[in-house]
Amino acid sequence: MSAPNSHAKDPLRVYGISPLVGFALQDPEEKLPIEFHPWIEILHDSENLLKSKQFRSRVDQLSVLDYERLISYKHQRLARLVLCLLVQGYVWQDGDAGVLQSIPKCLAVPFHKLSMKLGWPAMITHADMMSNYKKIDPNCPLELSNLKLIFSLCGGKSFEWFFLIPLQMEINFAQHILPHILQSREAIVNKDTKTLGDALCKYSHGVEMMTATLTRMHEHCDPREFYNFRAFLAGWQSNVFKGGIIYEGISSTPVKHPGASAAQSSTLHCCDEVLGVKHGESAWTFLSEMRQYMPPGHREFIASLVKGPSIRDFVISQNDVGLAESYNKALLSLVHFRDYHIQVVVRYIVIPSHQTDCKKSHESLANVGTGGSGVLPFLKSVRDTTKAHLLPLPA
Ligand code: HEM
Repeated sequence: MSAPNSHAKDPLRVYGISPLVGFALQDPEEKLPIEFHPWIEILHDSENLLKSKQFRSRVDQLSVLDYERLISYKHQRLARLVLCLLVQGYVWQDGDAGVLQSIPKCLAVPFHKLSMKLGWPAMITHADMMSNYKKIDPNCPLELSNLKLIFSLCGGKSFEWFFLIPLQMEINFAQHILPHILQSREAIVNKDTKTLGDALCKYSHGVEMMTATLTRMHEHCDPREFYNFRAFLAGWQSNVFKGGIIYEGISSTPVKHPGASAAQSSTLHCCDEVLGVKHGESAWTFLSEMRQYMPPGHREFIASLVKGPSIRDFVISQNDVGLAESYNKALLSLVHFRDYHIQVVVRYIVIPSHQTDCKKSHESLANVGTGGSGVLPFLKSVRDTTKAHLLPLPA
């Protein structure tokens, strides 16, 4: 299914992108019709149910609910979010040792069928987590201090903050990068180097804002707590699964999916494509797989950037020092983001993985990201390839 509410005159709406929150879902629905309350009741008590190891038994009491009654796009998105969280809690309740090889019919059938309608796999993804928010005060602005999660699978401030920071970064992208991406493409068509140079400088400012938001992760997300709850975001690719997981009632063949990762955020994919950054083969294999876990409209928008006029080629063709400097500034803002992001990964994954008091019940995740990548070599290669795109300044 393509993005909802297509409108040919609005270049963003066609792709299901919001000028306010970008690739996050604008004004997500918070409530499902009453017949879906058995799902919601489990999520409202999820923190206790996981601690007491009763999450699974509660899910096992569910029947297959009539997902076809969910007609509106936002209800379907909310149901997808609810099902993602129920599935993650169900599969990972007992860590690696107690992992299950199949998802029960009561979750698998509605999850799979709704995902088919919406157009991306029945698996928890970054986009789902970007539909899990509401304003604390509806009359106050949409900003970090006024946001909270609709559902918190594991409970606690760290879990909430871990998802609110990327949400604020989506907002930064929508308001401070996206308009300049659109403007820069138009500038190329008009061969307007002045506007392009300005747009590239504003783009770099926007990326710096995203990085500044990322530096706030440590304010309320504790690395040890993160290390313990990240297992609930994992997928079905590690060797604790016998070739993947079975979606009961859909197929008896196991399916493999990566877990939720911000590598699935369309923001950085756009930032790369706009500057013509091409990653090495192995990084690209991973990143292109991550695109399969984005809503279809977002994937299409990224593809439109690839097909559109190349900023990099245009800048090279102009032989203009000022323009090349603006391009390099934009590129360096991405390198800076990736440098800082590596520090975050060291702090939140590498160091806790060596601490004895961090949970050892999810060893399958010890050296990999939730998206399944081999963490540091991958992230360094992506950063270094970005840097390698710096242009020599014309004489
Ligand atoms: C505690 C916070 C974070 C941790 C521990 C973390 C960890 C990781 C890891 C392990 C990867 C490798 C891919 C995988 O297997 O999942 C990754 C990739 C990535 N992450 Fe994060 N991440 C964090 C926050 C964020 C945030 C808030 C963003 C914002 C969009 C982000 C953006 C990315 C991107 C774009 C990639 C793909 C590599 C790239 O393009 O540079 N991460 N992250």
